[in-house]
Amino acid sequence: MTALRIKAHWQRHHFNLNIDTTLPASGITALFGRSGCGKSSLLRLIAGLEIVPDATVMFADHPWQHQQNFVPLHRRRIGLVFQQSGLLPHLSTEQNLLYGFQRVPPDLRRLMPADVIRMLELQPLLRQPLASLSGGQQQRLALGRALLANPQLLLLDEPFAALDNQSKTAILPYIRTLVDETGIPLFFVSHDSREVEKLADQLVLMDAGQITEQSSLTAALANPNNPLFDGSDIISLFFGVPAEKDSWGRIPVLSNACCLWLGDCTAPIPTSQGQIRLSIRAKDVSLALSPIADLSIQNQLPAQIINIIPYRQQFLIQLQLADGQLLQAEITPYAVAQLKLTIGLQVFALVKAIAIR
Ligand SMILES: Nc1ncnc2c1ncn2[C@@H]1O[C@H](COP(=O)(O)OP(=O)(O)OP(=O)(O)O)[C@@H](O)[C@H]1O
Repeated sequence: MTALRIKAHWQRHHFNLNIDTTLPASGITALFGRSGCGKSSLLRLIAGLEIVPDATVMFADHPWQHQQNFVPLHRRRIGLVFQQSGLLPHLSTEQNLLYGFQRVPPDLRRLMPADVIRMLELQPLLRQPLASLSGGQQQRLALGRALLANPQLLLLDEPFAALDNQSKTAILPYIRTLVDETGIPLFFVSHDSREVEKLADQLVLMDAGQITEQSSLTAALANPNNPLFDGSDIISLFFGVPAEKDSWGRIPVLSNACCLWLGDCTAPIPTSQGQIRLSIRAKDVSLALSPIADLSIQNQLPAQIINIIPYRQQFLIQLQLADGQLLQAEITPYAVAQLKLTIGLQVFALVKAIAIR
């Protein structure tokens, strides 16, 4: 697997960046942490926008920075999108989009302008002067420009911060598809845990200039104290392949022995192999000791309790579904005592179809 090796000890005024790590460069990796913890500095170091003395940055077997060797940004083949679009005001909208593409030798072009224009719905923008585009529209254009420059790595620094919810919802699935189809690894900085949950495969947590944790997103979500959950609900992700709607409009999402019924499936984020990821709040999962007839809740999934964690005033019950995936239920102490819940017990997890996002 391609890896990104980074070693840097850098003091800048009152800020210390201390990184010595190897990150898997595949799929989508989120850099997450408090404001000022160094996410952008790390991204800029990877890009070569910050010249940090004595740092090492290796992408696959390319030494981008090592000892006296320093490869400048334009030779690293990195697609960059920052909070500010960085578009060139003296060029037209279309010229901006094609800026990097025209410099890529034809045999190295992996994405064509028509693909990117369709993916990001840029066609209506191309007829407008650059100055008339909104901040969100400029970001979409900047993303298209980065993709067309044939990058081997995409680095996005809070790329969706300027987008309204509707535009964000429209773009996220395309980013997922694009990464899966092209295999270009993507790192993005985000403050938005929802965005991370929807998009990331791996999570890198930063605090005070250091990486405090790096793991798969699934592993990170199994820790209720993960900073991703600060101020928001505990969730689990369920990965499965959607099948045909039934005559009631319900959509089954299948994963080996498990089937989860959705009441609605408005904007699923596709993942590789036609999978979608579903988000289920722990608060929306109830437990029963046996299947219940005459119940409006349509999902009754057999599961085994693998962990019981005190969480705030409640308990977080971690369950293993028949296909091995983790599902979490937030339950009152009263219910835990009433049902005599213990690790190893077989239960049924009840999930309302309309509570699944
Ligand atoms: N040009 C600069 N000169 C001096 N210090 C800087 C400069 N840019 C950033 N810093 C400091 O470096 C630290 C890390 O900044 P950085 O932008 O990497 O954090 P961040 O986690 O990306 O923050 P945010 O989420 O708010 O964008 C901060 O304490 C910041 O004040």
